[in-house]
This record gives sequence, structure tokens and C-alpha cells, in this order.
Amino acid sequence: MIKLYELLKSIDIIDMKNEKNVDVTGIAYNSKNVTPGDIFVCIKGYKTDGHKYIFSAISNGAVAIVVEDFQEGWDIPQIKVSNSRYALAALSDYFYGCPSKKLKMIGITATNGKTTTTFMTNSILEAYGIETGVIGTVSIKIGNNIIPSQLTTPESLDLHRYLHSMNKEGISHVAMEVSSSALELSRVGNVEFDIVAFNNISREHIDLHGSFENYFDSKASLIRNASEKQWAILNLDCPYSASLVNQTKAKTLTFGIENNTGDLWCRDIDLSTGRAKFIVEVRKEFKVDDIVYKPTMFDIELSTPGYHSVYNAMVAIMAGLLCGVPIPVIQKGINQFKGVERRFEIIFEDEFKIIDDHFANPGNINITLETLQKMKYNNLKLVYAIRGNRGPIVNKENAQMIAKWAPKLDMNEIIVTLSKSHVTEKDRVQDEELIAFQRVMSEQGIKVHLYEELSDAIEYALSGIGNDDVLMLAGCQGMDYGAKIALEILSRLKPYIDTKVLFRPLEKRVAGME
Ligand SMILES: CC(=O)N[C@H]1[C@@H](OP(=O)(O)OP(=O)(O)OC[C@H]2O[C@@H](n3ccc(=O)[nH]c3=O)[C@H](O)[C@@H]2O)O[C@H](CO)[C@@H](O)[C@@H]1O[C@H](C)C(=O)N[C@@H](C)C(=O)N[C@H](CCC(=O)O)C(=O)O
Repeated sequence: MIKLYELLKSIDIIDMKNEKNVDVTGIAYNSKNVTPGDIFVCIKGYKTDGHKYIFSAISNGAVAIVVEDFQEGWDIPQIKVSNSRYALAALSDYFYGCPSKKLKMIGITATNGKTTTTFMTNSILEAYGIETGVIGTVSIKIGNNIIPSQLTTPESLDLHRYLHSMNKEGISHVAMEVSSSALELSRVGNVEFDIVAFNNISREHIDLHGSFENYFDSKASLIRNASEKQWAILNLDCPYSASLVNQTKAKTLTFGIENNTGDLWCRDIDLSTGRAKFIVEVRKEFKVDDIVYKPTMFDIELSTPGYHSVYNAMVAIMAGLLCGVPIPVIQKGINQFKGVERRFEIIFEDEFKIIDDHFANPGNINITLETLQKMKYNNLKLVYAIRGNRGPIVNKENAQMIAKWAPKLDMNEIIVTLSKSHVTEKDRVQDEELIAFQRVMSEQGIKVHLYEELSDAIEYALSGIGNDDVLMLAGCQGMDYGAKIALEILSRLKPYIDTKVLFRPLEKRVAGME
């Protein structure tokens, strides 16, 4: 509990109405979540306006309200501010005892790979015996406690509350995904980062930001607003990330694969096995607190494939160095990271491989198929589940991306399923979408094998699989659905193809961790 006037020291107030120094027991930004004693912060949102729900908030026991415009008809204290989202972040931070100040905060932004990078960073820190927290798309990890996530980056109130719980659990380091939406909507307001990273940017989320320039500006604010106390990790191969080198007060640590003029250079990359290997060369001396990193070289072997993994790993490795983790521990820790669920996840590996990928959008499909192309294998069997809820435009763009890669992958047939028995009404693929998909494939000379049921499609693929082939489960989502079916069919066919599950039994799979 805190006195209202004490709590209000954390924000800039324009004016107050019905002044009274009430006791405040909590904060809420949704009237439905108000409990007696809370201060309710009214946010003008995209869909509705929190000022409309004051009655509901007071009925639930709100003792004060934060507003952008004074409201008539209420006798509890009203605090007028210029921006409620800023106020929510500042109030939450203060209420929970400024938790981020007591933690080593690592904030990672990128269009692709935020989740993987945070879990890779976590793996490095854990290998050094550090108590860690992770905040991101898949889950919130507070020590051994895993909470499913609602958003990539939580609303500021929830974020500061999670950080407070981490303080209480004795956690010292937090690897956190920072989305552009979160930066735009002040969800990371008042979070004191120690290390921030900008890895890549491509066209996405333009709907929210209005233009690519606005999207970049939101992401860039993580770096541009960093202070001289912070470290910024920047990727010189991404022109947008590189452009921020001179736009921040933070100490910068730069890297590249193509560009070797940065502090670290990543070279001799081998992607042929599905487990990326490379050499990291520290090219310039740098000092972190008492540790001096002299120019040196070390090998890295990941358990994950592809160039994108290498970029993600570089950010995680550099975060590890900036946290003082010794190089041999970094090598071990990053190798222990087995990948994030359904992000090019190898669910079976023996005479052939089964890989599960969410195949969500053209950008992700591009990376996935490029990764596949870099691997050595015999034949590719692609089982692609078309889903209606992606919308006809995305479905068409996905088809075009598959068609673009088909010749490079020697792929002249595709196994397609609509998974009719597992979808809700909104997920149903419209006939026109399927026709559009088939047209794109036939223009490329790709034969489409269409199955109504995913299990039939997978069985067809597995019955013809040979040594060193790859079965790619593309977009076969939902409760381990495609992966589970594939492994069940495999165990049924086992006596005939004599294989065993080596890589990771399904029941052991936990998001981002082994
Ligand atoms: C576009 C966006 O980010 N919207 C977020 C925003 O919603 P909004 O502004 O539309 O809020 P609103 O529904 O208009 O409501 C306004 C206010 O009235 C309140 N309200 C509403 C109804 C009611 O009965 N009582 C009440 O008090 C709401 O709690 C809110 O405070 O503020 C809400 C409260 O914090 C968020 O839940 C919501 O995230 C939505 C669910 C969402 O899907 N966001 C996605 C786009 C997102 O943020 N994604 C990124 C990842 C993508 C990336 O990489 O950028 C993420 O970080 O997860």
C-alpha cells in the first residue's frame, strides 16, 4: 500500500481535482481488472477510450483515476496528465520499487528472431550459473516458473510487476524482447536497460505504425534513447541498425558477417549440417567494467541452422560478453540452446529429418526455405497446411514465396492439406484461396497433392521417404498437432523403416528450452 501523494511523485501532473491523499493498494488500466483500493489509469486506445469505463472502475473499487481530460460526475481524486500511457509506466515502476534498476536488463529488438535471441542469451547466462528471467512472445520465465505470454512485450504495469517478481525470486539478469508496438505505446517506459540490441528490420506491422519509416523510428527509439551508461549492440550488415551507430549516446559494440569493420566479425560459416558453425573474431579491444577483451578468435557451434541463427547468436554472444560470461561458457551455453518451438525445429533426426516450422508469413517462409537450401539433403517433402484465418492476401503471398524457392530446392511437388476436421469456421480456407494457391503452383510447374486431412498428407509424405530426405511440416500448427501426428505415424511405420527418435522426444519439448 502507498499513499496517493507519494505515488504521484513519480509523474508529471497537469492538474488535480477532488484532492485527497487516499491509500492506494494497486494500479489498473482495464476497468474489469480493478480491485478495491486501485488507482485506475484511463488510456485512449485504438479501439476504445478508457475514460468511458470510469463508472465500471469505481464500481469495482477504484479510489482515484488518472485522466487526460477531467471527467464530470465523480468525487474521487482525478489526476490529469498529458499522456496516460507514460503515466501508467511511471506509476507502475514506482509502485513496484523500480525493479528494473536492480536487474541487468537486456532488451532486444528486431523484426525476426527476437524470441530465439532472448532464449539464446538466456542459455548463455544460465550456463554461467546466473539466475535468469525471460520476457517474450512465447512465455514469461521467472526462474523456473513459466507463464504463457499474451503479448511479446507486456503492458507497462504487467511488465514492472513481472520484474518485481523477478527481484523477489533472486533473479539478476533478464533477456527481454522489445516489440515496436511496445516502444510506440510506452510499454517499456521507465525500464532501465543495461544492454539494448537492434538486429534487423523488414516490412511488417506497417498497419500499426502507418509507414515503414514510423516502424523504424519506433524500433530505433530503443537505441536512440539509450544513455551513456548503456551498451548498444548493432548489426553492421543491416543498414538500418548500422545507421544508429552515430545516433546514440550508448557505448556501441558492432558486428557483421559481410561487414568486417566492426568490433566483432563472424566468419567461416558452415551451414551444411543443419547446425551452424562459425568463428567469432573479436577484432578490436573493448572494456566492460573491469574486463578487457583483447582481439581473439573462438569457435561457435549452434544446435540450430541458418544465417538468421548466426545473426541471432552473435547478438546473444555479445550480450554474454557484456555480462562478463567467459568465452568457454558462452561456447557451451549457446550450444545447449536447442531452438524455439516450431521455428525450424528438428523434431526427428535419423536416416531422415522431420522439421517443424510455423510458416507464418512470406518473410518467415523466405528465411526457412533459404535455411533449407543451405543444408545437405536428398529429397524435400513439404507438407503445407493452408489456413483460412491468414486471409487471401497472405495466403497468396505465401504461395508465391514457396513457388519462388521451389526451383532452388528441386521441389516439383507439394503436399497440401486444409486440415478440415481441426479448424474452426474462421480458419476455413475459401475455395477461391485454394484455386489461387493451385494457380501459383501450376505456373511454376509444381504438382499439388491435396489432402483434406493433415494425417493423410503426412502419412503420404512419410510412406515415400528415403535416406537423407527432409520432411518439412509447414504451418501444420496447433497443440503440437502436425508434429504429434508425424511422430505417431512414424512410430506406427517404425517396424518397416526401422528408425528411432534421436533429437527430442515430443513430450519433452518446452518452448525455447530442453
Ligand atoms: C495495437 C495494440 O498494440 N493495442 C494494444 C492497446 O490496445 P488499444 O489501444 O486498442 O486499447 P483499447 O482496446 O482501445 O482500450 C483502451 C483502454 O480501455 C481499457 N478498457 C477497455 C474496455 C473495458 O471494458 N474497460 C477498459 O478499461 C483498456 O484496458 C485500455 O486501457 O493497448 C492494450 C492494453 O495494453 C493492448 O492489450 C493492445 O494490444 C493488442 C491486444 C495487440 O494485439 N497488440 C499487438 C499488435 C502487439 O502489441 N503486438 C506486439 C508484437 C508485434 C511487434 O513485434 O510489434 C507485442 O508486443 O505483443
